[in-house]
Amino acid sequence: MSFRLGLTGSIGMGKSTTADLFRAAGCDVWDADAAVHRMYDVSGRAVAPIQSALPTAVENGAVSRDRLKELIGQDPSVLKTLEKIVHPLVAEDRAEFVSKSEADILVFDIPLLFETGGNKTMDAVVCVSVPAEIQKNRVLARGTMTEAQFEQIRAKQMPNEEKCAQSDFVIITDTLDHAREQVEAVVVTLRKQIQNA
Ligand SMILES: CC(C)(COP(=O)(O)OP(=O)(O)OC[C@H]1O[C@@H](n2cnc3c(N)ncnc32)[C@H](O)[C@@H]1O)[C@@H](O)C(=O)NCCC(=O)NCCS
Ligand SMILES: Nc1ncnc2c1ncn2[C@@H]1O[C@H](COP(=O)(O)OP(=O)(O)OP(=O)(O)O)[C@@H](O)[C@H]1O
Repeated sequence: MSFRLGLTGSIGMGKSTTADLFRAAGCDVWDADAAVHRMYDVSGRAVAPIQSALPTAVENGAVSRDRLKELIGQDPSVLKTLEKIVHPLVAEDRAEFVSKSEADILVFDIPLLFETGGNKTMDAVVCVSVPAEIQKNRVLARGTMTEAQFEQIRAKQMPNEEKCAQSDFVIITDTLDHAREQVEAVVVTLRKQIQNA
């Protein structure tokens, strides 16, 4: 059975970028946000249930993220409604990935790993981190969220320090080269552990 490595961190801390580095090191990667993108797209699994619960969120056969963000801004409980629909579908997608993967290390990029208790299903957890100011600047530089939307999401997440304290490894995502070095060191450590098991 493959080693299951959880990869988490708060919004904009560098999960996707770090996941690419694990991929380059020969790990298979599953990305929870990417799974959500697939299921919001035309013919995706979440379109029909979201259409029933939040009819105005579906436009041209796909779930509109802009519309969702507006609805969440007007009523924060909309995020709970969404999570009830989306999270079971995300779990199905993940099970399909596990059944098809063959690498020695499977990396699960999951923003809400600790918040949903998913850390208990992992053999080890990596948390990515940078100072809060850099995190905020990076997210706002993407131009996909207002500062208020960013703060609303961040407030819902477990604080960064707690996530890091509960993780087996912390990767500082200040530069790409530094992150790559840390990823390679984690992979070497895990491969030694796997061989000695
Ligand atoms: C709120 C939405 C519309 C924002 O879309 P947008 O394209 O702007 O951002 P994106 O999806 O890339 O998310 C950015 C980050 O926000 C954070 N985030 C997203 N959803 C949540 C949530 N329910 N609770 C806390 N943080 C969240 C994560 O850190 C994520 O990486 C979208 O994230 C969404 O539909 N969320 C509900 C589904 C969900 O819970 N996804 C989380 C992974 S399973
Ligand atoms: N090691 C790094 N060095 C420099 N910049 C980085 C590094 N890691 C990430 N970044 C930058 O930070 C921003 C956020 O990174 P990324 O999209 O990987 O974060 P994320 O945690 O997956 O975000 P989200 O939670 O919103 O999905 C991007 O602009 C990315 O280029």
